[in-house]
Amino acid sequence: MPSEASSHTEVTDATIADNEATIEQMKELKFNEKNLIIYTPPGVNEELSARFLSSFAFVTFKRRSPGLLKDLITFLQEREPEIIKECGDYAHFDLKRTIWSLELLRGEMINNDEFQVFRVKAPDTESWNKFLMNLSEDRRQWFSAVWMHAECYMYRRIWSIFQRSETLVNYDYFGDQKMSAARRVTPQMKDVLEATRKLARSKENFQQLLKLSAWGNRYDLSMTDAGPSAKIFRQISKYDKDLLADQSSDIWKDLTEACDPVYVDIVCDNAGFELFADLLLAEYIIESGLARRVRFHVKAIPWFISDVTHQDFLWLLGYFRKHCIPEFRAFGKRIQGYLRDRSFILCDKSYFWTSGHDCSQMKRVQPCLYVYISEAALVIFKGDLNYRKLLGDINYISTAKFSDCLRGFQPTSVCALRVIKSDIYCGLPVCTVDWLTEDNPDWMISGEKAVIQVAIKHRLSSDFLV
Ligand SMILES: O=P(O)(O)OC[C@H]1O[C@](O)(CO)[C@@H](O)[C@@H]1O
Repeated sequence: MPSEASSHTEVTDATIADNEATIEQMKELKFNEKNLIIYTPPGVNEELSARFLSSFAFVTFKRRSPGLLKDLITFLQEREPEIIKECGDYAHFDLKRTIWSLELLRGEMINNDEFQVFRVKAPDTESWNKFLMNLSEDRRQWFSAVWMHAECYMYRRIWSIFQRSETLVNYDYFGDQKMSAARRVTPQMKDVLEATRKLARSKENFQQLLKLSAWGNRYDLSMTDAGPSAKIFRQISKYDKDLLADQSSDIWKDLTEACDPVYVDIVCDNAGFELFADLLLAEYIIESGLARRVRFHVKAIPWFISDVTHQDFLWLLGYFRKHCIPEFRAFGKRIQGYLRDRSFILCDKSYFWTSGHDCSQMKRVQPCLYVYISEAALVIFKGDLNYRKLLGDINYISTAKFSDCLRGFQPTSVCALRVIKSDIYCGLPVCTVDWLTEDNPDWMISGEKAVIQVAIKHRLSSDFLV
């Protein structure tokens, strides 16, 4: 039996814990009231936003993104000696200022402050500021803005903080994570590489590689740092039950019927394993004669932690070229050969991919990019964020036709290979979302389901490009 003194302590501890929880709850309620947080989910065709309490966007700005900024600050503090070695002695002072600015940014997010215009000169500063100024007044704060706008703005703000210092201007603060994640999946890459050598031209092989590229999207560092299973390619059909929409057969048909010269564009997402899977798909497309050229679009600045930049693309190539495993070296050499003979093109930097604009605005804000993409017979959009960019973060009814949700964005046939990581969907069979949610209310952020969707645009060789 507890003594009188100890039971008194227990009561006091429990009361303190209760009080703390109540204070937290009151704070939350006050925050929600002050920031006009809505307790019902977004309506059909409304834009996603953190103002909806039950949304993943709300979780993002309440916890995930403040956590990300905190992790970045810790990383910079811990890595200071290595960073100084790489960027020079003065980086010590720049790091101090950078960390301080990152803390301020975190505070702005937590307080739901209004977005600020960018002051540091960069190629996209003017267009970003124009974009911000054009947002309606009630959509310019972290919790009131369209989710995609606010999330893109955060990554652009982080970059601009590093741009302010001379020593850190070219430093990729997510680079270490991307490189070590790629190194960690070396055994899986080796197995996949062996299993994909000399595949004959066939619909089945094409579909397998398309699926590998889709499932490769599961491994982004904003979600998990776990790698794929050892035999992912050999067992790819095991995942078919989790493909909620699979139009891979239509994509094959579209590509085999396309008029020469056939180009395929890939709007890349994550570095590491996903990029490796994209390279394999591209290699197959070239080797089987499905297209003459595959063009890769990557990010101009560090983005959503693990997105591929030019530097990451070239790093992976170098990793293969110099590896002790002969199969990797041969693969690296082949990719380099494709880049040399222009079967593969690593596209020039475009700041559209790191803007707040969705794809339906591309023709207006980046007409040259729109025309460029229109030259391709097929453009493949990889991943969750690109999917949100295609749909404009609109909460479509889940059965809405994928092509309708593109809202006029149809430079050519548009395909999406996406692992579902957020609460936005379209083109799904009736009741799918209801059934899945009944089973697991968080299925849409678990990365367990995926889609392969396409909006076909038939073109004759004599067609005008736009
Ligand atoms: O690399 P992806 O597939 O674009 O996903 C990036 C992450 O960004 C989000 O779209 C928003 O944070 C998540 O849903 C996802 O985890």
